[in-house]
Amino acid sequence: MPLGRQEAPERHATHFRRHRRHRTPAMPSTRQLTPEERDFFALLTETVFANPFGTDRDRLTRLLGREAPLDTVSQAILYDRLMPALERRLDRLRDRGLSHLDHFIGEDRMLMRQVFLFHGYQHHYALFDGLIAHQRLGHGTAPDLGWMPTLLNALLGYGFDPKESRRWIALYYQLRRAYYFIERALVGRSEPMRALRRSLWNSVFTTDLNNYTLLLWERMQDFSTLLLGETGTGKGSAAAAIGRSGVIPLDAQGQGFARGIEQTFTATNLSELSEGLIESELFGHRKGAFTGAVDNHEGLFSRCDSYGTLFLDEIGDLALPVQTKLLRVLQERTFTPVGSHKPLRFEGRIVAATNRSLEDLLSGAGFRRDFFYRLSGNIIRMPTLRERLADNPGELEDLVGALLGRMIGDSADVLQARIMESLSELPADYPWPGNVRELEQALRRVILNGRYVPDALPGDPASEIDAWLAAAEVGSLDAGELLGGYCRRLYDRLGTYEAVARVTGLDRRTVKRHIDGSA
Ligand SMILES: Nc1ncnc2c1ncn2[C@@H]1O[C@H](COP(=O)(O)OP(=O)(O)OP(=O)(O)O)[C@@H](O)[C@H]1O
Repeated sequence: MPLGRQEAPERHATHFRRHRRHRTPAMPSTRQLTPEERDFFALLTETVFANPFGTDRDRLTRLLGREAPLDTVSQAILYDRLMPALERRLDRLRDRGLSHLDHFIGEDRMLMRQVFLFHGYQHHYALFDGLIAHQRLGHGTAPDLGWMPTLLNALLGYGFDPKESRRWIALYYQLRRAYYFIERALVGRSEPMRALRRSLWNSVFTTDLNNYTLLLWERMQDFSTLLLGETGTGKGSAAAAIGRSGVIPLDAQGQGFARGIEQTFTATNLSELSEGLIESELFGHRKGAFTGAVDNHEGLFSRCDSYGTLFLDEIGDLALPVQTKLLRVLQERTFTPVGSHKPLRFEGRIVAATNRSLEDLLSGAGFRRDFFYRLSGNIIRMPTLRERLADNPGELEDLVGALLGRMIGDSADVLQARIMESLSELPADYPWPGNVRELEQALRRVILNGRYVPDALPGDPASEIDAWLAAAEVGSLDAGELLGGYCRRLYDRLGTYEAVARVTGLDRRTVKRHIDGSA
């Protein structure tokens, strides 16, 4: 549902005129959909209400008939291809006097609600894209939302009541933001990236968009997410995608939205906050609470409202007393500023991240298990760059293009070929231990020095592998070290113990023992 191509504004106007003619239905009709229409609409709504990054293309294939979807064609284009078939059927319904929700009863009415919702969405999403672009470019001026009343009338024209219509407008806006931040801000078309997008989408809309709109709409605050992944895999970008895709209702006057996109996401890196100040930064303090507390200070938790998400990065390094306090926020949704006795309510949503592995996080006494379980309702693993490139080597060029575009704008093309040529000098299975952040640095170095020579940092998979290869070559490894190094190398490339077990013919537990013992 959230994907689609830009379109001309005239299309909106024609569409509104058509629908206004039917705003007040004469009488509920018993004339209903034909079996063919019912099948088509049912398949259509199943398709467009599904996760747009899902793998199920069968429904689309059936809907599009001969124009079967190709893997390379984005869902956006497929949805646009659906439109003529949908318009044809809606025209036929209109000719039979069926153009308003009140013309339908029972299940047909439920179905037509979704059809009209999708139809309205396809006709208007470009307006929301314009609004998002306006805010992302930081114009600093209020966006022109003169189209809002027209859109509201269009929804009223389908038969949605005013309250519902305002909700759907907020949903359209939310879907477009989710599409923008999940699809466009994260580059990559490999399967691991598609899987990541599916998970991010579900973190925002759950697995059932219909249920979400009916039940969970404004109740997602209690669904915390824990992002796990190596450094530079994009945990910050993934957290921002979730945070900026939350619901934002229309403001009280119905003229605009209650919050700007930038107000919805706050990030903090916990490892950068000094131990003495961390509680005050998170929960705030009262004047006089400690030496230097000359004024009341509002912490991050009170600044994040019910439409906001607070991103707590590097949660794995948090001191135990602060974990205890955070656990209370997660469980009771209350916190107390330093020096105060009055608990305050936290209304927002939490996304946390760590680059420590789960095994490492939970192996010592440094991380409270109850805190982990409260956070872990939704765990998302960020794919490493080497997993992504193992699946789709073309992703390197996509990323280089996108990162260069960010660095130097439109003229990126000129440099791209030279940079790709230089990166091709790296070993084919270079493990990119610093992931996308390392790739960013690699681009800078190629621009400055003409080539990229990775730094061998202790603990990096790259330097470990080099040392292991050298030791194997001079014959100084025993069987355990040899197998451990081999399993680890495979693990870095394949990403799971199961996959390593398949390749080596060992059982999973033995593989895990070799990998963990060989680090
Ligand atoms: N899929 C991606 N597409 C485009 N840019 C990306 C992607 N993944 C990461 N980046 C970029 O790489 C850089 C590092 O990403 P980010 O800071 O989100 O990583 P991280 O996992 O949070 O790292 P750390 O654990 O070190 O904080 C950022 O500039 C980000 O925009």
